Amino acid sequence: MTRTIIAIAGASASGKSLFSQTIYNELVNELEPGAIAVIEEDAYYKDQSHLPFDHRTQTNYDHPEAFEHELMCKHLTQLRNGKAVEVPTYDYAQHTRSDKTRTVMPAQILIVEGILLLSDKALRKEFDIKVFIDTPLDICLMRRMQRDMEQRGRTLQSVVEQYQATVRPMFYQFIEPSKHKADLVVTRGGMNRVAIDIIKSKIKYLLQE
Ligand SMILES: Nc1ncnc2c1ncn2[C@@H]1O[C@H](COP(=O)(O)OP(=O)(O)O)[C@@H](O)[C@H]1O
Ligand SMILES: O=c1ccn([C@@H]2O[C@H](COP(=O)(O)O)[C@@H](O)[C@H]2O)c(=O)[nH]1
Repeated sequence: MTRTIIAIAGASASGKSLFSQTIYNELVNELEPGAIAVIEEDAYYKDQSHLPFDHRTQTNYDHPEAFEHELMCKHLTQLRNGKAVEVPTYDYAQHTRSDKTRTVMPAQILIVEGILLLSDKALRKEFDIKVFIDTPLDICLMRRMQRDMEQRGRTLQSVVEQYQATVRPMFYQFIEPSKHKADLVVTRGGMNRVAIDIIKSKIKYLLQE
């Protein structure tokens, strides 16, 4: 059986999750059970439970070193080879992994979304289709402020300080240059109906092959 792994990369709050989830939600009931699955790169942030909370707030979460990409690569290889994996789960409010894992079965179509997927050479090799969500950074910042305060237990001050210290500089160092590794660059992210339909059509075509 041929399996296809699709990477959806882009800045934080660019719309990667919305784009991925829209494709997943619109296809999941049309396809055979278990044909499609989604994995988030954020699940592979390193475990920091050994560090005091104050230290965890100082981590640069936008640098490749913050992730356990080796484990992610290993899981993607296992899924491609038809094996189920236990994906970690991440608690943004506590800045560390939670105790639980999530079992992901080897789907024929696997969508992977995250900020640094295309900047890592080893990870890039795992992807058959590479998409970059290209949203202006000021729009990402506005969305991130709202989302992080509502859903990730953050204050306005902490979002702004982190944005200046790491999020913005790491975007220009790692994420923006990785755009050129993409097969498709998508504007308007999760609201780009044409781009969503193109990926959906490609998925349906691959499943018919
Ligand atoms: N095109 C869009 N227009 C308006 N809001 C959007 C759009 N794309 C995403 N959002 C909203 O912005 C926030 C961040 O989007 P999300 O998909 O979680 O970003 P990412 O996964 O890239 O961090 C969410 O609240 C989401 O609903
Ligand atoms: O403990 C953490 C872990 C991550 N972050 C921030 O999350 C984004 C990546 O997630 P998106 O869903 O793509 O926005 C990254 O920019 C990190 O800065 C965090 O703040 N705290």
